[in-house]
Amino acid sequence: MSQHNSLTATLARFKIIPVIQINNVEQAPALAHALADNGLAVAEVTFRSAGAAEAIRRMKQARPELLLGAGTILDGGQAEAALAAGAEFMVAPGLNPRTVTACRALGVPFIPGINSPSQIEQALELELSLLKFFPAEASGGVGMVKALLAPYQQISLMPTGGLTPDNAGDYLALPRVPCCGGTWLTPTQLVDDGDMAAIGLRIRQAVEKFAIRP
Ligand SMILES: O=C(O)C(=O)C[C@H](O)[C@H](O)COP(=O)(O)O
Repeated sequence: MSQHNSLTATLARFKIIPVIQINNVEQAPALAHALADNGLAVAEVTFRSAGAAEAIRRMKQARPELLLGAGTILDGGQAEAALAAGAEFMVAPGLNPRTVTACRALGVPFIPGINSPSQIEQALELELSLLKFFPAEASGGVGMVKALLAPYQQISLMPTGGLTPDNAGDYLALPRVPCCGGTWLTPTQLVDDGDMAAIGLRIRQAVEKFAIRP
């Protein structure tokens, strides 16, 4: 689990992982600058859009210091494309053992989504220790995270889904919640509009509120 341990420590420094859907790859460099210039040099770029791999490539080219993950990774082919583009970790909404195997073969850390004790035990069986708790708010929120962490001392959870500036702090206050994810810093509409001023403001507010000093 050592690959997971070092990724967990790295993500813990950022606390908030912006989840971004990039529909127009032309926006990618400006988005990279908005993240890095405003103090949050990390993102999960979701494979919900066709240009996701190209967007990762362009973001990394614009700001090599960015730590980029790829989200909504549903199979090994997507993981391979994301890795080739420069993604350093993979995230999925659920736990697909075939994707776990594919990512392991590629040597890239994978954070699968879970929202139940049985899924956590499947993840433990596959020697995964950093898991995405998704969809966080709809699955029971902070109370559910506490309940799930209690019997499973080996795991850390990254809550994602329904998080806001108002509830993210409640999750981050829990032990073994190194970070959380969400689209609120980079909503798709603002990304599509290329409104980097609004995105930059949201990022600065989060950096300030959650005292992010990576
Ligand atoms: O695409 C994936 O891999 C996902 O698992 C879904 C996203 O992480 C959530 O859709 C973010 O949720 P919101 O912050 O509530 O918008």
